[in-house]
Amino acid sequence: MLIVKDLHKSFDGADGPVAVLRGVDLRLEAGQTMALTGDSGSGKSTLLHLIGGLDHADSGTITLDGTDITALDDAGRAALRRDRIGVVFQQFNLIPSLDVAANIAFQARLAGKHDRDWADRLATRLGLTDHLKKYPEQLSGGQQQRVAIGRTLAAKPSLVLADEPTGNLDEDSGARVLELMLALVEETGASLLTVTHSQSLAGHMQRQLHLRHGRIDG
Ligand SMILES: Nc1ncnc2c1ncn2[C@@H]1O[C@H](COP(=O)(O)OP(=O)(O)OP(=O)(O)O)[C@@H](O)[C@H]1O
Repeated sequence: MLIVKDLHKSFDGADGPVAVLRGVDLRLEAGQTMALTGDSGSGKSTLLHLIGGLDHADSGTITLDGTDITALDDAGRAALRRDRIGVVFQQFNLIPSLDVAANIAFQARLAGKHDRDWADRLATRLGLTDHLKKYPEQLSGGQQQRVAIGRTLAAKPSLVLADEPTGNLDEDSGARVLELMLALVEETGASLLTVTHSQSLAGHMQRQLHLRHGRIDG
């Protein structure tokens, strides 16, 4: 379970600090899916980065399955990202020098959790079995994002964070990627928090939260 309490984050602006998050509270149960929407610049990606341990909060707490992420040092946050959190970005962020099979196995290998059967099953479910020896540049955008989802889920994270996961894809391809991601997240029992501008994507999540003026607004 993910619990965020009274989270604050400011950035230095030209005229002094700019408060982006001003007391964010949220709770995501194990296995739940949630969309985070909000205007451009409202702080959605900032919140996702803090939850993913990619940046420090100014104050407040973020607890994932009992571990307070805000209390961890850099090494602790890196270990948490490796072992328990999976991130899917808009730009698929695959490793260009590795083929599809190695990209899928990458994070699981780092986490010491590589499971050949699970990786094979994921590749089948994601329609990638004919592409395992290809390199990212030889794939379409939708295929690349399916590899990125495979890489994330191969490591069996308890929390998947997605930042506009279908933002670079056309409607059909985006819908297929979303459907597969939701099915596989459900199968693994992970929680999913997705940042999106798309109402249609948000509508597929069990819960929807809106970020406004630095706080959660419904
Ligand atoms: N590293 C940084 N340094 C300074 N300001 C930052 C930094 N990261 C984000 N900001 C500022 O914080 C605010 C929120 O940015 P963020 O990217 O979280 O918004 P967002 O809701 O994800 O926007 P979008 O929907 O356009 O992606 C913006 O005003 C942005 O300029």
